[in-house]
Amino acid sequence: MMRKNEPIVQIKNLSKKINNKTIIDDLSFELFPGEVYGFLGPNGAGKTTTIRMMVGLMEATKGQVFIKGQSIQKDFKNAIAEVGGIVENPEMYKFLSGYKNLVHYSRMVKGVSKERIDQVVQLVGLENRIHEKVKNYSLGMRQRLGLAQALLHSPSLLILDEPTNGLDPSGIHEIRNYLRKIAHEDGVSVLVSSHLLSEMEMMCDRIAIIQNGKLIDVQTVDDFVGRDLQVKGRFTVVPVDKAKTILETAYQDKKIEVKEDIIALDIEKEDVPAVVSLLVKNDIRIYSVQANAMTLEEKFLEVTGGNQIV
Ligand SMILES: Nc1ncnc2c1ncn2[C@@H]1O[C@H](COP(=O)(O)OP(=O)(O)OP(=O)(O)O)[C@@H](O)[C@H]1O
Repeated sequence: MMRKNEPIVQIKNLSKKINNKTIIDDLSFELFPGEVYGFLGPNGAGKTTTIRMMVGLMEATKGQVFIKGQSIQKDFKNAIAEVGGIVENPEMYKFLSGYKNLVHYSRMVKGVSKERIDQVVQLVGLENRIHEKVKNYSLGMRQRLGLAQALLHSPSLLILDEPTNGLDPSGIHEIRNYLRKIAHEDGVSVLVSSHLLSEMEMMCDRIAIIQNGKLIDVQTVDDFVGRDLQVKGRFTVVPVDKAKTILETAYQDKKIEVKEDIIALDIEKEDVPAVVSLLVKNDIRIYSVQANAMTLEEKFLEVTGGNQIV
């Protein structure tokens, strides 16, 4: 049995140079069983390149990738046996049913039973449609079939590059739920890449931010957002100029923004009542108060210096 705190994936000082240009710069990170790990970064940051090196589709210039302790470079066969992935679009036979596609694929993989096929079909919620031809599937259903295929050999690690690309909101919602279920109930580690912040926030347990080939931050989503602590306080006030002066004096280290009659500042949630009473004491009329947790997007902009978000 694998101990809970033993990593499934260990990336050690991974680098990639192409034509003397450093594309991936000394990346190190770990993935643990049962977590959904998000690889977040703007277009061109190096997410796909890293994933391609992780699954042996591209050679690393330096560094190592271990899957369950086995090196992708030195012990490829054993290491890759632990990986399921949809890195490039999965090949499906459109004129066969979803089920026949899985049966066909299972013949190429060692030790996949009929029961396992039924199990993965159920896991991705395709049991009612699995005997229909793939050509009649929606994009979301095809994605789920791809997921079923990737899960057939019971991998310890599932890698999905931009898994929700092209899906509508309900498709995104479904995939997100399946991935969380696979990770949290079956203990699979899931690595997903995306440039969509809001999506990562809902899907992942931990997020690594990559920019220009470098890992600039890794945090749990809760810590990242500081869900319970940091809020964006928005106060609709009259007169707004006077309120601004008062708050600027009281909160000199905070960024204070004004838009029409709304004044906004990033503060601790616990400070909101103090701001309200300070304004009231100074005869400022307050028409509304909002204190929303900072979104990952706001946080991400803060961390990356606010550029290059798609
Ligand atoms: N074979 C290659 N030759 C030269 N440059 C490459 C090659 N592959 C990738 N790059 C460059 O490496 C950088 C990282 O690309 P990569 O596709 O890994 O980024 P990404 O984070 O996956 O972006 P996206 O969200 O657009 O998929 C880019 O600047 C890209 O142009």
